[in-house]
Order: sequence, then C-alpha cells, then structure tokens
Amino acid sequence: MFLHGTSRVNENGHLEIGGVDTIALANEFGTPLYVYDVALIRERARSFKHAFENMGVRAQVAYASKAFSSIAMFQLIDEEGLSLDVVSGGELYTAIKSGFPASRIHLHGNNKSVAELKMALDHEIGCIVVDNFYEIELLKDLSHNYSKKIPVLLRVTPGVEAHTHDYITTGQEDSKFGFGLLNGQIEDAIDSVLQSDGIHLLGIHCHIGSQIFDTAGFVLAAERVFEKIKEWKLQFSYTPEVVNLGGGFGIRYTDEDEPLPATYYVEKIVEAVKKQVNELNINMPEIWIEPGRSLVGDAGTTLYTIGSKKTVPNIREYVAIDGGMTDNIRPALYQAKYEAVLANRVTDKHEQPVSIAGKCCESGDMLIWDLPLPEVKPNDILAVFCTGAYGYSMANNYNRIPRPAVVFVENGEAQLVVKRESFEDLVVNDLPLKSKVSNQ
Ligand SMILES: Cc1ncc(COP(=O)(O)O)c(C=O)c1O
Ligand SMILES: N[C@@H](CCCC[NH3+])C(=O)O
Repeated sequence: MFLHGTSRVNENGHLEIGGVDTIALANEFGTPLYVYDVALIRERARSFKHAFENMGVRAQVAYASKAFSSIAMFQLIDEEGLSLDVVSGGELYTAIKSGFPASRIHLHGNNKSVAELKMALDHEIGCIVVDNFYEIELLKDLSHNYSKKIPVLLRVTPGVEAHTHDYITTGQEDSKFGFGLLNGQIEDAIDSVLQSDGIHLLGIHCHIGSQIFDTAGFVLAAERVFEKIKEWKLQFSYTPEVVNLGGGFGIRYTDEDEPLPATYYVEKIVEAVKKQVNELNINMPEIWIEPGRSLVGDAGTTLYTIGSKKTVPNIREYVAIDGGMTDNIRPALYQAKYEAVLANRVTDKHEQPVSIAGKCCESGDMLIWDLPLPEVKPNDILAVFCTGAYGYSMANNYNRIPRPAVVFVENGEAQLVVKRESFEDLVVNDLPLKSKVSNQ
C-alpha cells in the first residue's frame, strides 16, 4: 500500500490525511471529494526553493497553476514565497482575486487575446512569456499605452523530445508552442523585440514536457539554449537576465514510476547552466523553473463512494463510483494509472482485483483497471492517490455531473476551499427558449 506525506492508517483502520480521518471528511463534505495534504505541498515547495538556495543561485520557482488552481491554492503558494505561472485570463483573474503579488506572476499561452494581455499589463505582472510573432506585434501595439517597458521571456522549442506521453510532450520541434530554436525563428523574434522601445527582453524560456523521470532532457535543453546564447552574444550583444527551463518533473503514481527528488533535478539543471556560463564567460542568469505536478500531484487524494457492481463471469468485476472522467479525465485521456485503497478498511486483506468504473455514459470512463481490493460493499469509500495535479483542474460537466468539492487538510483541521457544484450551478448560464418566457 502506498502511503505518503501525512497519510497514515488510524486506530479505526481508516485512511487519515493531515491528521484528519478521511471517512469523517466524506461524511462532512460528501463525495467525490478532492483532499489536499497541505503540509506535503509546503514540503515540496520548500525543497525546490532550498535546492536553489543551496546551489547559491538566484532563482524563481513558479508554480504552474494549471495543475490545480483555486484562490486558496494561490494563497498557499504565496505563503511559501513561490511565483505563479498562469496561462489564461481565467487563471490570471483567479491569481489577482487571491491577492497574489502581481510582480511574481508570469503569463503563458500560445494564443493570448488582446484582453488577456491588457489584463496582465494593467496589473503590471512580472513577465509575459511570448509564444509567437503575432503576440510580439500585439505587445508592440499595446506598449504605446503603457509607460513601463513590458518585461518578456521568449519561449523556444529546443528540439528535445522528453520521454513521456505524446500528448504531453511540448519541447520537440514540431510543436504548437514557441519559437523554433534551431530554425532561425528565435533570432528573428529577438531582433524584433530588441528593436522595440516598449518591450524589455528579460530572457528565454523553454519547457520540454511533463512527467519526466530523468535529468538528461533538461540538461540537453539547457545546453542547446546556451549554445544559442553564445551566438546571440555576438550577433545582438545580448545575454539573457533570466533563463526559464520550465517544469515537467515526474511523480510517482504507481510502482512503475521512479521519480527523482526535486533537489536532484535542480542540482543537475544548475550544474549544466553553471558549466555553460563559465564556458561563455557571461553573467550567471537567474534560473527559473515551473513545476506543477511535482508540487501538488501526490498531495491530492480523491474520495469516492462505491455504488453498483457488475460481474462479467470469468472475465472481470466492475465496481462503480460516484465520479469518474468528469473529475479525473487522465485515465481516459492518457491511459494514466493510479493506486487506490478502501479508505474505511485500509488494512483488510486484498481478496480480488476489481475494475473501477466511473458513472458517465461512456465505456471509456474507467478509472482503474484490475485494482486489488478487499471485497467491496456499497458505501465503502475509495481513496485514489496522487490525483492532485490535472485532476480537479481538468474536471468537466459531462452528463451534467457537478464538479466535486475540494478540501485542504493540515494539522488535524479540514478547510473547504472549493465548494461542490450544485445542480443550480449547472443551469445558471442556461437561457430558456424565447417562446417559453412569459411576459411579466
Ligand atoms: C510551459 C509549461 N510550464 C510548466 C508546466 C508544468 O508541467 P508539470 O506539471 O509537468 O511540472 C507545463 C506543463 O507541461 C507547461 O506547459
Ligand atoms: N494535463 C497533463 C499535463 C499537461 C501539461 C501542461 N503543459 C497531464 O495530466 O498529465
């Protein structure tokens, strides 16, 4: 059984997280329920920060908020002194609502709208990570309306293919993101930005993919970027103040995954950068990274209530839960694997494998195949581990299933941080047919 962070089995044989009995949580807040182990998020955040401090380099660790965004989450990230990467007006709005210091917000996106860019500029956020030539032109136009130069990073695709699922690989050359590093595009972009009076070229950004388990890809990406920095020094007399090497550090979902500690990734990245900086004889840039999954992934657990069962003789037993692809689409989208236990009978003997089905009208709505569990009964509570990243944030309302609630647990206390959606919430934007509206 996989227990991590503050998770443990208490004297009632129940799964406990953050000193709170998960069965009590299910009773109080209902299911499906996302439960976040706040102490574990703090620990992960601190280990990234300390790793940079120990290496003696100036750095920013920006939480890639797409992994899980909410007002309380952003406030927690602010408490830990991290920066914040947002990729849309909605994430930016949430950050601003949470009171997150604008100077530590970075805006990403391969198709930022003028409204999103204006929102970022009005709030004087820390930087805009520019993705394409169209965006450079938009920023040049917008810059006339602002007195301060717009700080930007230019995002490059370094041509590094990280070992991960195809859909979540972003650093390869054939990608929708960023300027090609190897095909001359980035030089055109640098030239254009350096010629603009309204834009300040703070540095370069690259991100090679997600759920990556070795450091070779990061080192290679850093080497490629610095080879180019050497050329830019001669060509433009330009050296970046900031090099952002993105996120993508892998976590353990099942025994098949062998993650490295955060400190190890940071050490290898910083060593690679220092080596390049010495060779080029340039000032050490600030190193920025953007971890999402590795900050929140294993801190999240989803609780579900078990309902119906179906046995297909000699083949398989299906056990259905009260959620599924609406609250966790990763198994359907990426064939992602998870481990789970019965939270109300954690130590009972595992009798047989069962397959956990969601409640959506979709055959592909299967959460876990062939999971060894004790004999399950209706109303047992299933706890699925490591759902903290890209779970709630990718939740949807397929079949008009309301999105779950989210609680933070820490030091024996639980706090509701996202309310469960109600049926009323589901129809709040619906408008009736004109012919059904009575004249009042
Ligand atoms: C630009 C960028 N930064 C950071 C991340 C965060 O990645 P992860 O959650 O794997 O750390 C992503 C997602 O892959 C991304 O696209
Ligand atoms: N949503 C993906 C990761 C996306 C990474 C964002 N660039 C996942 O669940 O693994």
